[in-house]
Amino acid sequence: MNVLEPPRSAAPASDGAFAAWLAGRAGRLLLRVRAELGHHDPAALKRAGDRASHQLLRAELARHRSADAVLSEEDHGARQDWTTGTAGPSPERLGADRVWIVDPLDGTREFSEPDRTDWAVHVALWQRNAPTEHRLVAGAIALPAQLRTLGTETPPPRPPTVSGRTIRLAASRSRPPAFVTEVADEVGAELVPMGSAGAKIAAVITGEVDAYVHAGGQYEWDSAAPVAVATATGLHASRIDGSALSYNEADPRLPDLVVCRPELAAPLLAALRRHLTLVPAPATAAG
Ligand SMILES: Nc1ncnc2c1ncn2[C@@H]1O[C@H](COP(=O)(O)O)[C@@H](OP(=O)(O)O)[C@H]1O
Ligand SMILES: [Mg+2]
Repeated sequence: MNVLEPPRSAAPASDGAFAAWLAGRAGRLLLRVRAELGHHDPAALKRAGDRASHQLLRAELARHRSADAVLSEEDHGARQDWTTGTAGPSPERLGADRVWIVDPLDGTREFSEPDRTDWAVHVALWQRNAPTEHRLVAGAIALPAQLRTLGTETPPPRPPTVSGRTIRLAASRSRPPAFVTEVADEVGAELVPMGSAGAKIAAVITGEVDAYVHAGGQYEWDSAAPVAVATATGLHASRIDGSALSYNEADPRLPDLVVCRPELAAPLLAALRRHLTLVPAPATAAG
């Protein structure tokens, strides 16, 4: 053994490698929780998985990145909208320069169902001075039941351009957007129902599907890490109206997004615009 090598469990120094290391560790813990508890009580399994992964992520972030703030789905009050100023003191993350945005278990429903592999652990780093609009500078998606982790440290190559075959469009298997069938028809795509935002975006990154569309509700932790990896791979990621995804906002809701191969962005966004429910503009005062 090379004595200069760090022990296998040592946390990596670079943020990208650390994100992958951390997501992988939480993923292995989730596999153990699933194996130990089994699937006879899905609600208990979901609770145990969420809690175990959250505690591991929080503890390791406190140990190895103690100066940084954290936003985790499982934090008390994480869903709180702080824009109104009526909710008490605003969270530390809003003034921080570096914020880890984590989803300890994305695709909780699928985690609790036997034999499903579409669930994930998300670890992303948001940095105030980052040059991109989303400001995500590192991230990893662990897919423990698929035995793989995708990360920004070594982003996978972009899969070959779609040609001569039907486009595959992933959408939530349990909460697909109302308009997704029409949009798929319009761009000539076949719908692929799947759980977990991370698993769906990972499938776009690896080329198993060509696009993922979601609308109707989600939070920053559902997409931060997958979007970090997708954009590091050269894929398109935006809101469904084409505007930029923005993270570490006072209101953590980020209800819709599209992630796709770059050549599909224009036709998909055009079809999405046609199907967006238009909110009537407020009436202007007469005179
Ligand atoms: N309408 C909605 N409102 C809030 N969260 C939603 C949502 N639709 C999907 N999500 C969240 O997005 C993630 C992926 O969903 P889906 O599997 O349906 O594609 C899930 O995260 P969690 O499993 O972390 O809760 C799910 O809770
Ligand atoms: Mg989630």
